[in-house]
Amino acid sequence: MCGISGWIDWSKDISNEHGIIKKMNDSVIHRGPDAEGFWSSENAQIGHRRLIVIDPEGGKQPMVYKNERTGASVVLTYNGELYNFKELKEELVSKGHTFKSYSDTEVILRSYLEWNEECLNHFNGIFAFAIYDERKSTLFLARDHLGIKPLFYCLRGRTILFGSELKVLLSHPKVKPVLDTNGLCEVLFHGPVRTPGCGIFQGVYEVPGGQYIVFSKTRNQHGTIIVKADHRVYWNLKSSPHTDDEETTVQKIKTLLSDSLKRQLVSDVPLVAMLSGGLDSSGLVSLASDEFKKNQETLKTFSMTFENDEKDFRPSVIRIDRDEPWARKVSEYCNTNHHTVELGAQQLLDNILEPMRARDLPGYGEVETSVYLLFKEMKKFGTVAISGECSDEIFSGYHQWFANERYLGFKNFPWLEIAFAETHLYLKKDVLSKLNRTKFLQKNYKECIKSIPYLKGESELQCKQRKLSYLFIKRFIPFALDRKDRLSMKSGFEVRVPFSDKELVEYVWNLPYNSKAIDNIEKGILRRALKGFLPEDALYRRKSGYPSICDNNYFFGLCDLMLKIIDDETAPIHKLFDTERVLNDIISRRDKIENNFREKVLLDYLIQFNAWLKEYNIILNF
Ligand SMILES: Nc1ncnc2c1ncn2[C@@H]1O[C@H](COP(=O)(O)OP(=O)(O)OP(=O)(O)O)[C@@H](O)[C@H]1O
Ligand SMILES: NC(=O)CC[C@H](N)C(=O)O
Repeated sequence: MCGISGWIDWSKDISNEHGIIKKMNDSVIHRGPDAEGFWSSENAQIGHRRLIVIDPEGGKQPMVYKNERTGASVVLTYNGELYNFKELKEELVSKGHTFKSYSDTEVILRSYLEWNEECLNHFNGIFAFAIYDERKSTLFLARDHLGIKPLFYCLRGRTILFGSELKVLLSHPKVKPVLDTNGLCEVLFHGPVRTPGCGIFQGVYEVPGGQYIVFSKTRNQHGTIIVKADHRVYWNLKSSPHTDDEETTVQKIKTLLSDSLKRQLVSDVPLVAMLSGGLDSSGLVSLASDEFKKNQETLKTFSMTFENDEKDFRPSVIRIDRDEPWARKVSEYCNTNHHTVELGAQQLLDNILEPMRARDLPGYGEVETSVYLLFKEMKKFGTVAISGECSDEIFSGYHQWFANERYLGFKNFPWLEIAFAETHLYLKKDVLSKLNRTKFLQKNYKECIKSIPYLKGESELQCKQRKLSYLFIKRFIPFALDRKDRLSMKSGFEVRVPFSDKELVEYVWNLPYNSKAIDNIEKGILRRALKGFLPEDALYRRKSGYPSICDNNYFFGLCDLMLKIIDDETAPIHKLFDTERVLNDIISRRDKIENNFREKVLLDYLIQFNAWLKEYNIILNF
C-alpha cells in the first residue's frame, strides 16, 4: 500500500512550502518504503509514498496528465489496487485512450479523464485517492466501497488538507490535536469502533467508504473566493427480495468468492496468506493454493499462536479451541508452506504502544499487538497477503447475537456489551456526568439505524436480523478494516480482504438470516459453497475467536505497567480516570481474579490511552 498527503490552498501561494508537505509525507513513510514523489504548483502541494505492487517503473506517483494546449494539469495521488484494471484498460483503449505504462494507477487517472467522478462506478478494488484538477479548480477525494483504504481530511477556510492517516494532518502546522466533547466521547464510549466519518480531533474528518467529496474553488455573492464541498454517496447497500433457490445461491456464492479471490491475486511482488484454521481464512487458502499450483508454485501460509499455549489454553465462550492444530491440518490438506509465528507475554508487553502509534488512537490492546507482530513477521516473506477478515460480518457469523432475542431487540450497538467499551466504569464521576454517555450513544445509534433499507413484507424477526446485519457491515467492518490497514501498513505490508468484495457483499446482504445459517450452523451457506475445498471436519469447525493470550504473566505485566502510571502524579490519565479504583478493584486483587479477560482489555486500553495523551500532546477541550 501507499501513503498519500496533500495541501490545497486557494488563499495564498504555497509553491515554496516544500518543507511542510515533506514532513506530512514523511509521517507515512512506513506505508510506502519504496519511493517518494511530489508535485507542486501555486495552490497545491501533493505528496506520495509508494509501496510498489504493480508496474515498478510505470506506476510512479503523483501521476500527472497535462493538457498540452492549456497547460492545465490533472494530478493523481493514490493508495490501493484496482483489481479490474486490465478490463477497464481495454475499455478505455477502445474509447481512444493511450497508455504509457501497465500500472493500475494510470487506469485510475484515465478513467477520471473519461468519466469524471462517475469513474467510481467502474471500479472494483481497494482505493483512497485524491485528484487535483487544474482545469476545473477542483479537488476530488474518493474512497472504495467499504472503506478498505483510509482517507482523512480537514477544511480550514480556503485550505484543504488530506492524508492516509491522522498523523499526516497532525504534521501540518494548522492542525492541533484538540479533543472536544465529541472526540472524547468517541474514544471513551465506543471503544475502538469509531463512527465512520469522524476524525476524532476537532475539525478533522474522514471520507467514509462508498463516498466522495468534490471541493471546488468558487466565489460568493460578494465576489470573495470560497471553497464549496460537495459530499456524495456513490455506493450503498440496497435491499431486494432474494429469489434464488438453495442450490443456485450456493453456486453463486462459490462463483462470487472465487472470482473475488482470483482478482485479488494480482501482484508483481510476493503474495502470502493468513491461516487461522477457521472457515474463512481456510476457504481462501484452499482457493488460492489451487491457483498457485496451476503455476507450479506453493502458497506460503501463516498462523499466530502463543508460547506454551497448549498448556495455558482455557476454553471460553469466545474461543472454543486452539487455532494451531487446525491451521496445520488445513495447510497439509492444501499443500501450503506453513509458518507458525509464536508470541510470548513479554514480547506483547514490550510492543504494547505500537498499535496506538499505528492508529494514532488508543485501541483494543493485546489483540492488536499480536496482529501487528504477526504482520511484521509476514512482511519478511511477502509484500501482500490474503485475509479472511469481514466474512463474519457479511455472513452474519455471530450466531450468539443473530439467534438471540435479547440482542435482536437491543437498542444500541451490540458490541457495547463486550469488554472493550467498559472504560466509562472507571471515569471520574464529574467527567462522566459532563460527557453524558447515554445521550451520546443514543444519538449515534439512532443516526445509524435511520438509513437501514428495510424491505417491504419482511417479518418482525427478519427486520431485526437485517438491522443487526446492517450494524455489523456499516459500523463494525469499518473498524475491522481500519485496524487491519494501520497494523499491516505500519510494516509496509498490504492485506487484502476478498470477502469484502462489493459484488459478494451486495448479493449476501439480501439473503435472509435463515438462509445464511442453513444447516443450523453459523455461515452454513458459506460452508456449503466451500464443500470439497476443505477437510470435512475443518469445513464444519465451529467459530472460535481470534486468539487472546492465556498466560497470566501478560496480565501481571499489565498490572505492573498500570501501577507505574498510577504512581506517576504527572500522568495525564489522572485528569480523567479514577485511578484509585483501578488500583483497588484490579491491581490489588490481581491474584484473585480468575477469568481476567475484561480486566486485561481495560488495562490495555488505559495504558495506551495515557501514552496517547502524552505522546500526541492531546489538548483536552470539553
Ligand atoms: N490464529 C490466527 N493466525 C493467523 N491469522 C489469524 C488467526 N486468527 C485469525 N486470523 C486472521 O484474522 C481473520 C479473522 O479472524 P476470524 O477468527 O474472524 O476468522 P477465521 O478464523 O478465518 O474463521 P472463523 O470466523 O470461521 O473462525 C482470519 O480470516 C485470518 O485471516
Ligand atoms: N501500495 C499501493 O497503494 C500500490 C499503488 C499501485 N497499485 C502500485 O502498484 O504501485
